Parts: sequence; structure tokens; C-alpha cells
Amino acid sequence: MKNVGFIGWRGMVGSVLMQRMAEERDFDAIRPVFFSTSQHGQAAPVINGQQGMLQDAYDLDALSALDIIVTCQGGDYTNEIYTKLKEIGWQGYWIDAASSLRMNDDAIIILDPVNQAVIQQGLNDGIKTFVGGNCTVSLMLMSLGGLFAHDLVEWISVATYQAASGAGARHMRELLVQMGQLHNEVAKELQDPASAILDIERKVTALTRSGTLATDNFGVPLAGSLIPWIDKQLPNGQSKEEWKGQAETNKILNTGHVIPIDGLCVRIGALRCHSQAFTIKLKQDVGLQDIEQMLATHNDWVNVVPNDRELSMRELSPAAVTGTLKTPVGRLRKLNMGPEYLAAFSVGDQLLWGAAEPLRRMLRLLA
Ligand SMILES: NC(=O)C1=CN([C@@H]2O[C@H](COP(=O)(O)OP(=O)(O)OC[C@H]3O[C@@H](n4cnc5c(N)ncnc54)[C@H](OP(=O)(O)O)[C@@H]3O)[C@@H](O)[C@H]2O)C=CC1
Ligand SMILES: N[C@@H](CC(=O)OP(=O)(O)O)C(=O)O
Repeated sequence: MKNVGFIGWRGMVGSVLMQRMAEERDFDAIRPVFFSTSQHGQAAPVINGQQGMLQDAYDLDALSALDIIVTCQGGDYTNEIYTKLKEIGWQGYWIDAASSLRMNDDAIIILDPVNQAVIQQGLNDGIKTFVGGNCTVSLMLMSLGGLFAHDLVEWISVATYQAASGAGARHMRELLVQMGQLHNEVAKELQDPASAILDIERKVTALTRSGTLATDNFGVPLAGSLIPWIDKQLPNGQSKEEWKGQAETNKILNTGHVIPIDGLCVRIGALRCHSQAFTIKLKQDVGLQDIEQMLATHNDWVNVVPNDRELSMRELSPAAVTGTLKTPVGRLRKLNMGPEYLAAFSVGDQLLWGAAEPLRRMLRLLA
């Protein structure tokens, strides 16, 4: 049995990973060791009736004794510890949720339902570093994988609707606090059916603009609003999140020539599901039925929601998909621009396929 170290297991992504590993009985196949950057010496989680102590996540001796390290601790931790472990000659496998190492030549971005062959080739070539993709990219590929697998995509333009969880646990809390603050402001008026809706709106807008809403994390109000920028600003005008769309997709698929992907990434008030609206330029005119077939049969988690009002409203939303591994795609129709232009809309839980699930499946492959 392999010795596997877990760092970042009690964070938001890490907790989802732990939950999924328990559900799938992944712990039966490994000897887990739990680490913390702040709580070493305290009790580790109970796994299969066994409980150890939390180890120090900065202890290079303890880390270098491991066969596999799985970290959801974040980029700063990766930048510090991965380099040090490599310097002292550690030869184990590194599985990471953070973006820091993703574009390194000696790292594979893991999303096995989409790039199992690339992962296997990496393993054969002796690659030891496996990194989960950006959530938006992974979720797009889980939903649209069938089109890429049939080499049908000439380019994609995307508009995203990204959940608060993508920014971190504190941001999720802040969104809910903002929602509560706005509701409290007009709770009395809402109980009175005779109250004027524009008076209610004016009070909500005034509070939103007052500077008194909780905005320590997002910097601006998100509840009742949106934020049309995610991650850093790049010199070319893209956000870093927008840049990842093309860079990571092409790396995951190991494309021979770059498939252009670009668009606008927007934060909205969903909790943990990212949605995306796509304009897809196909390489040729393919009938909708064939497209639906290709999409639906690509992997076990995607399903095609028929382009029907009731079904789209019911099945193609964060409310319907949150907490599940489903990555539905719908609103499929040819656009006015011509028969090679396809519209699509996808939804997926950004903590499951967007973060934790590819990691546990990679671990399963190695253990
Ligand atoms: N959020 C997301 O959607 C995605 C995140 N990622 C990556 O994963 C990394 C971790 O993200 P995320 O899980 O959101 O980060 P969290 O802030 O939830 O957790 C990170 C660490 O904070 C420490 N911590 C301090 N206080 C608490 C507390 N009260 N509860 C739990 N943990 C606490 C823990 O480390 P310790 O035990 O050492 O103190 C924990 O491992 C990110 O930096 C990013 O690189 C990747 C994909 C998506
Ligand atoms: N940036 C994503 C979360 C994510 O996956 O980020 P990264 O590419 O750093 O892992 C969001 O905010 O929704």
C-alpha cells in the first residue's frame, strides 16, 4: 500500500475531496497521512476506525517519506514546498489542486474522462506531477467533450456565470451575508403586498451603494449584482481566468494546433456551480441530432438537456446541479450566423468536477 500525504484536506476543496474519497472507499487502497500548516500535533480525521496525529506540512523529512502527496492547500504552499522537495531529490507523485504548476512542461493537467490517453502517456514518460485544471475549463470539457473528441471545434467564444465558491470559502460566506443584509433592509415592506416595488428597489440599491455591505473579500457587492472580472488583469486586457480557457484546454487535450477559445468571465451570485454560455464554430455543418449523440455519449456524467423551456429551467441550473457530479449541457441550437454556429449552455459543480474529483481519480490510478 502506498503512503499518501494529504495537505489542505480541511479546506473547502479538501473537504469535498475527503467526502468523495470516503464515498468511493478510496482510503481502503492507501495508507493516509494528514498534514496541516497550522494544527500539527492535533488529532487527524478518523479513517476506517484509525486516527493519527496531524503532521507538520512544512516538515520535509515527513513529506519526503511519502509515495504520493495530494495538496489542496493553495499555490503559495505549492510554490514553497514542491521546489524544496524536488531539490532534495524526492521522487514521489505530486497531485495538486492549485494552478501554480499547471503549465509546467513536466506537469499534466488531469481530467481523465477527457484526457486519459494524455495522462497515461505522461505516466509512461515518467511524469510525476499531476494538477487539476481550472474549474471553468474542466467543466466546459466535461460538457463539450464529445465535440472535441470528434475534432469538430474550430473555435469557441464563451460567457461564464461563475459561483462565489470559486473565489474561496470566505467569499461564499460574504455573498450570503450580503443577501441577508439586503433582505433585512426591506423585510417589513416585503411582508406588505401593498408596498411599492420601486420603493423597495430604491432602498436595496441605496444600501448596495452605501459602502456598508460586507465586501472585505469581493471588494464590491455581489448579491443583487455581478462582477465582470475574475482573477488578475493581464496586459492584453484579458483576465487571468479568461486566459486559462485557451491555454489549459489546449494543454489538457494536447492539441497539435491551438484551438482558439476566448470570452468574458463573470462572477454571479450562485454558490458553487459555474454555468457557461457558448458560441461554438464547428469545422463543418453537423446535424443537431448527431451533435447531441456525440455529447451525450462522451462520458458518464454529461447529459443532454433537450432545448425545451420547461426542461432547461428545471434541469440546467445551479439549483438543480449543485452537489452532484452531473455536467449537463443544453440550449443546443444552430445560430442565425449559419449552420456551423452552435449555441450551448453548461452547468457544473465547481468543487466536484471543477476541483476535487479529478484529483481523487488520479490518486486512484496511482494507488
Ligand atoms: N475554491 C476553489 O474553487 C478552487 C480552489 N483551488 C485551489 O485549492 C486551494 C484551496 O482552496 P480552498 O479549499 O477554497 O481554501 P480554504 O481557504 O477553504 O482552505 C485552505 C486552508 O486554510 C486552512 N484553514 C484555516 N482556517 C480554516 C478553517 N476554519 N476551515 C478550514 N480550513 C482552514 C487549512 O489549512 P491548515 O490545516 O494547514 O491550517 C486549509 O487547508 C486554492 O488556493 C486553489 O489553489 C482549485 C480549484 C478550485
Ligand atoms: N478561478 C476560479 C477557481 C479556480 O479553479 O481557480 P484556479 O484556476 O486558480 O484553480 C474561480 O474563481 O471561479
